[in-house]
Amino acid sequence: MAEKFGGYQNEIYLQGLGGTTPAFTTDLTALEESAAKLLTPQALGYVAGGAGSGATMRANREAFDRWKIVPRMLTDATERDLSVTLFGRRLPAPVLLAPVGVQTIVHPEGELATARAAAALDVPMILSTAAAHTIEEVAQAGGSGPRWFQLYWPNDPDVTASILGRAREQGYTALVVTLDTWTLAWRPRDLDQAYLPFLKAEGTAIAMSDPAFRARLAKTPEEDLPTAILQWVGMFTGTDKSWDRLSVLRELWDGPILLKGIQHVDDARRAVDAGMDGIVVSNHGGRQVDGALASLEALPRIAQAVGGRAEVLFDSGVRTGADVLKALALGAKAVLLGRPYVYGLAHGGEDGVRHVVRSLLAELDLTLALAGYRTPGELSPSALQRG
Ligand SMILES: Cc1cc2nc3c(=O)[nH]c(=O)nc-3n(C[C@H](O)[C@H](O)[C@H](O)COP(=O)(O)O)c2cc1C
Ligand SMILES: CCCCC(=O)C(=O)O
Repeated sequence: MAEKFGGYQNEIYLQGLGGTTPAFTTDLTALEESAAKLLTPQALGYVAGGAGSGATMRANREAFDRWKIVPRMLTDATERDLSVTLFGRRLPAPVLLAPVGVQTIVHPEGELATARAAAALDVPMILSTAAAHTIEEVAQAGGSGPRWFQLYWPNDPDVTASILGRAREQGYTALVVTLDTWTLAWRPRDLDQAYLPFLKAEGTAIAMSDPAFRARLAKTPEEDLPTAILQWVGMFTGTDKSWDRLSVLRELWDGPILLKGIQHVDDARRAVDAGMDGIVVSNHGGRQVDGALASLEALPRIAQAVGGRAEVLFDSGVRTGADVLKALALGAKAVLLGRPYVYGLAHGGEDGVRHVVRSLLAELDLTLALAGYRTPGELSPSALQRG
């Protein structure tokens, strides 16, 4: 049965926002501003910041503003069904939670709260390799909810095999391999505060709990954490990876594999040629290449080039239901929500994440209806106009 996401609107009008959800805004574009009052300057700078001048981060939003929805009338969109099927599993809506590392910097329960919120809504959470909780802890918190795993690809095959084995064992179904962060960009907000959460224990929980990684250390993390952290960072940064080596991942992972960080149409084609099951069109929320193309501008060509041969997912700049509609119309099968749910987590832990995701899905549902569509599958570029 199709979930009635728009019902959250009535719930709020009848019960107010103070009921089961923490009382904060339903305007997801205003979340950063209110989260700024809750977070430490370091955590805020890390989450909200981008690479260099912030040009790509701004471009991501400007691109959404350039595309306009052209609503259709009298189409009978009273009954909507937002569900999509990805890799054989029906999702209630075309939205997943993007991999975001070190979530304990915004809320003590971090990824555990996010996992519970995601599971309650049946929305897949993509767990980051740089999480503050282990693969096993997050799986337990998420119960039977859908979960995917994001890999920062270690250059040690045994460690890679061990981490992926743990993820499979714990019921993570799809693997998202992030390619755009093999070294960290110049990030002035973090540099100015000399703050990088990965250089502390937070953000290395998965590595430090990994037997194959621990076997590589001269001293255990309990004896010498700083050295262990540096060894881990050195393991997943660097360029010994190549298109050819994707076959190694294929051998280690028997489920779907998606490459995240694809922006060039030729790379999208290469991903398909390499036998990948999907791609995430993403510029990492403008956190890596300053001056890069808006992710939304990369989407239509890529969707056209690979559509049908691999699943095309999208992220970077999604803030509203209308944004989701636009990305779907331009060829994405589903989108990843990033910073907004992290701000939800900051506001109210599990309830905060739930409120943000429910708000997004309600807004998507109502916007889809008012634009004249019943399902994501009915959308095409003709739903939009540039203006
Ligand atoms: C604080 C923060 C941490 C992130 N950590 C990861 C990560 O560990 N792995 C990853 O693939 N992407 C990571 N990302 C990128 C997101 O998955 C996603 O691509 C990005 O947030 C999309 O941009 P948006 O949040 O502006 O919509 C991170 C993003 C933020 C904001
Ligand atoms: C090595 C960086 C991991 C976290 C991340 O992806 C980000 O801060 O954007």
